[in-house]
Amino acid sequence: MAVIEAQQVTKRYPRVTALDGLDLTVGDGVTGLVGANGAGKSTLIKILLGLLPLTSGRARVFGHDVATDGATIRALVGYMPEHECLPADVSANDFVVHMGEMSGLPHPAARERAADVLRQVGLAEERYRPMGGYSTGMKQRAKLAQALVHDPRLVLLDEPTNGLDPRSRDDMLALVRKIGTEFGIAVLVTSHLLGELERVSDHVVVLDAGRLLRSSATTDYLHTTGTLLVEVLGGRRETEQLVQALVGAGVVAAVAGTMVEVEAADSSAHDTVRDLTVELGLGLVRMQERHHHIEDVFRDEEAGRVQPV
Ligand SMILES: Nc1ncnc2c1ncn2[C@@H]1O[C@H](COP(=O)(O)OP(=O)(O)OP(=O)(O)O)[C@@H](O)[C@H]1O
Repeated sequence: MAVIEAQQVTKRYPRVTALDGLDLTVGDGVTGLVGANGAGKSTLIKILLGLLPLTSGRARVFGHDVATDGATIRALVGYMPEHECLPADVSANDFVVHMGEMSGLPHPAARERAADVLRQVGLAEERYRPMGGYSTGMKQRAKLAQALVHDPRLVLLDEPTNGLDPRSRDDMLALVRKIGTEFGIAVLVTSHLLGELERVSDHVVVLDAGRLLRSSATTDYLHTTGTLLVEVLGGRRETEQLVQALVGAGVVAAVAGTMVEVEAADSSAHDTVRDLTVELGLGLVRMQERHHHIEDVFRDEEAGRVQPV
């Protein structure tokens, strides 16, 4: 059974259509939901939690209909909201225990789970301090802990890296990955930064103005391009020398900055590059396949060069 299934989901606010006929299937593992500000990510999350009514269409989470089974869904799903929502004068411990009890755990079990999840997110030592004094990174961790306290099967994480410095961002992304792999909880994580989701997601969904632009395994975005990038010792003269020799051997090649870009339909291009660098007495520094990054795909699609799925 799919974790999330959405069919023709449309959500209209009085002035704007936030989601427009969205079809989507999300499975286990970590799924990244990417889109610019206003693309409809938070709206989709609130619909999936049964907190916001759909205008039309249908969505199910673990087979439960969001329109009628919101409470059942929320018992199975953890939610980390985007915006600051923590009471300043309450400790992370008291807050997470309270959230556990709100989800139906008896007090002793809620206390035990709170201690576990706060340790898992790296807030073991600071958990008795009021959250008003926390850094942004600590607040994000406290929000994450409350999403995990009731042992959900799926967590919806809305922009968990928002406002974090590079180091805290890396730590948060590592935690997100760990939740999806070691803890075995399905994760839907949003971001407007494509690069960071590429690092932690098994699958990436791209939303653009409420429409599905693309939904693919992360590895599909990172497919090789049939282009080799070659670097040789020296400078411009050596690079041009290699390009000339390659073109002379019938290979399509061009200078690209400090590298040589070589069209490589099959593995024979590798051999030609290797043989020619030896022949010319050039030092081969590296030869690698060029990969697409999600940014490239997104740019291509924006430019209309790739048809949206
Ligand atoms: N309660 C609301 N009433 C009216 N319009 C809304 C409401 N909530 C969101 N919108 C609008 O719907 C569109 C999608 O918003 P949404 O918050 O879902 O996008 P998002 O991708 O999560 O972006 P962000 O990262 O900025 O939150 C935006 O144009 C937004 O202004």
